[in-house]
Amino acid sequence: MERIPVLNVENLSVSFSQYAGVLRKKQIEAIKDLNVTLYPGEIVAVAGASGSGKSLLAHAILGILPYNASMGGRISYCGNSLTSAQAQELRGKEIVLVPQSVSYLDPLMKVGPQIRKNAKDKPSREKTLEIFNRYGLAAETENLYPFELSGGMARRVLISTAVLEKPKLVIADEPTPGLDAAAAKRVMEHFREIADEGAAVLLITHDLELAIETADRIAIFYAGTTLEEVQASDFAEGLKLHHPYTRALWQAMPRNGMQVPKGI
Ligand SMILES: Nc1ncnc2c1ncn2[C@@H]1O[C@H](COP(=O)(O)OP(=O)(O)OP(=O)(O)O)[C@@H](O)[C@H]1O
Ligand code: NI
Repeated sequence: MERIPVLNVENLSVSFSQYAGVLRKKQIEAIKDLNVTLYPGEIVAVAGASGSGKSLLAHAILGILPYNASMGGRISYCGNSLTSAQAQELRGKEIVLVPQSVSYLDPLMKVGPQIRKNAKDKPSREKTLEIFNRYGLAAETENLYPFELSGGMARRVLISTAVLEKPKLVIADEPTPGLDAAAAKRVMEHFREIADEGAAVLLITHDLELAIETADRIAIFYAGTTLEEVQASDFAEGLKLHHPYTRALWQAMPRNGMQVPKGI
């Protein structure tokens, strides 16, 4: 039997029209010919420099690109093509986003109702407490407004919001800044559990160590496209890295002496 990917992104391109001068518009291609596939049970990390198009990929999948963006290529979800309307319909249910910025929390809504999407039933409340417990948040966090949270707490609330229900596809855009190593590890373990239950996780991160420890495969982004994709274990050992940029990333990791080659 052929395995059907949870997510298949083929030849994705995203470009922006911007004014160059007063009357002339020009197109800037932020993502071009990008491919990535996620099978059930897999965690795929996307690593790459700032501005390489990682968040745009997440937003393209979720159908929430900025108004001045146009998109080409194909995105399919569980074997069917995914339109932005469908993505928005599934968002928060089957497809969840852990956004990069904590500013995605609703500032006017207390944490508890926000996590439960206003559900008031007992099982939802119990689930909230369970997830708080898992992420080391006190039960009283329920009654706080986002402005009353520390950065690390807000980050944990964002993650809790995304994974409270059983999603099929988790897109986590830099989920760990502000978390200490133990908390980050707990989040990664949770992602692994979610994947073990059959979901797919797209983990966007700057942190290559974290990607190696957590992911099955690592896709390296550069200037809006995938330079190469390697098994996490091959990356850890510096094996099968073809592209000079990928090799440079590997060498720059603390475990490999942090040598940054000239010209990178
Ligand atoms: N609304 C927009 N209009 C024009 N260009 C944009 C817009 N949004 C993003 N871009 C450009 O697209 C490119 C990719 O941005 P993106 O946010 O995906 O990067 P990223 O890899 O997530 O970076 P970071 O690691 O800093 O989060 C950047 O060069 C950015 O300037
Ligand atoms: Ni980003």
